[in-house]
Amino acid sequence: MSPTDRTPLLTARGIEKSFGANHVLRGVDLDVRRGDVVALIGASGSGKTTVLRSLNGLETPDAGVLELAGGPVVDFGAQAAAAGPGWFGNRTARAAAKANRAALRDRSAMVFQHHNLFPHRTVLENVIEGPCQVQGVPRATATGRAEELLARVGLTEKRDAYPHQLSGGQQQRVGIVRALALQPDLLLFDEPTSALDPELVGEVLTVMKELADEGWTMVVVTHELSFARQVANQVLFLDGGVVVEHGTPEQIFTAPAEERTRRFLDRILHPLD
Ligand SMILES: Nc1ncnc2c1ncn2[C@@H]1O[C@H](COP(=O)(O)OP(=O)(O)OP(=O)(O)O)[C@@H](O)[C@H]1O
Repeated sequence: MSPTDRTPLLTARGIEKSFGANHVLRGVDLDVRRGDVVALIGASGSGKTTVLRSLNGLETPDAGVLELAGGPVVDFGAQAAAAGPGWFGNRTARAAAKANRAALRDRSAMVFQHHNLFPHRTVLENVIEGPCQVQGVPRATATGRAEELLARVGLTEKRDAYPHQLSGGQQQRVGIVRALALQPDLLLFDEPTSALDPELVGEVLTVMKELADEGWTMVVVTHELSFARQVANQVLFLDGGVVVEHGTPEQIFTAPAEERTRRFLDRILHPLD
C-alpha cells in the first residue's frame, strides 16, 4: 500500500500552546494516516515533545483542533472559551473537554524517554497494569498478550525480573511492550533512545523499525536522524514552535527547501565544522 492510499487517522490543525509567557507552539498542523511513521525533528526546545503530548491529552493546547478517526473532534480553543476561566467556569463544558481528552488518550499509547516502569513490580506486572487496571482486561487475557509481546522483543526470560535487573535497552523494550499491550491505534515515542548508552540504542531502534514494518502507526520525536531517514515516511522539522518544513525523508534530508532546515541538519550531521 502506498502512503497516499492510507486512510486518515489523526488530524491536528493550528495547535497552540503557551507555558506562561513562553509561546511554545504557534499553530502546528499534522496529518497522520494509518501505517504512517511520522518523525518530528528539531532543536532542543523547539516544541517537539509538547506536540506529542498534545496529541494524547497529556498537554491541553490553548487552541487548535484534533480529530482522531472515529473519535471526537476536539476544539481546544472553543472548549477553553466555553469552560471559562478558573473554578467558576462552565462545569459542563469542562467535563466535556475532559471526556474528549480521555477519548484521545484511550486510542494512543506513549513510550517515554525514561521508561517510567514501576520499580517494585516485575516486568510482567508492569506490562499488564494498564490493560487490567485502566481497560478492565481480564488478568489471564492480559498475561497471555503480555507474554506474546515479551517474546516478540526477546524478553521472555525477563518476565519475572524487576526493572533494576534489566539493562537500559531492555527496560526501554519493556516500555514499548507496555504501550503495545494497550492495543492502541497510535504509538507515540518521545525520544525513546536519548537516555540510553550508545551501544543500547540499536536494539530499541530495531524493535521500533519492526513495528513500523508491521504497519503500526507511529509519531516519533527523535534525534536519531538515521532512523527518521530510513523508517519514517513523513518528517516534520520544527523550529520555534512552527513546522518549518514537512516532507518525505528524501526531500528533507537530501534537498531541504528551507535555510533553517539546512542549518539544523548541518549542525547535527557535521558537528565539528
Ligand atoms: N510543563 C511545562 N512547563 C513549562 N514549560 C514547559 C513545559 N513543557 C515544556 N516547556 C517549555 O516548552 C519549550 C518546548 O519544550 P519541548 O520539550 O516541547 O521541546 P523539545 O523540542 O521536545 O525539546 P527537547 O528536544 O530538548 O526535548 C521549552 O522552552 C520548555 O522549557
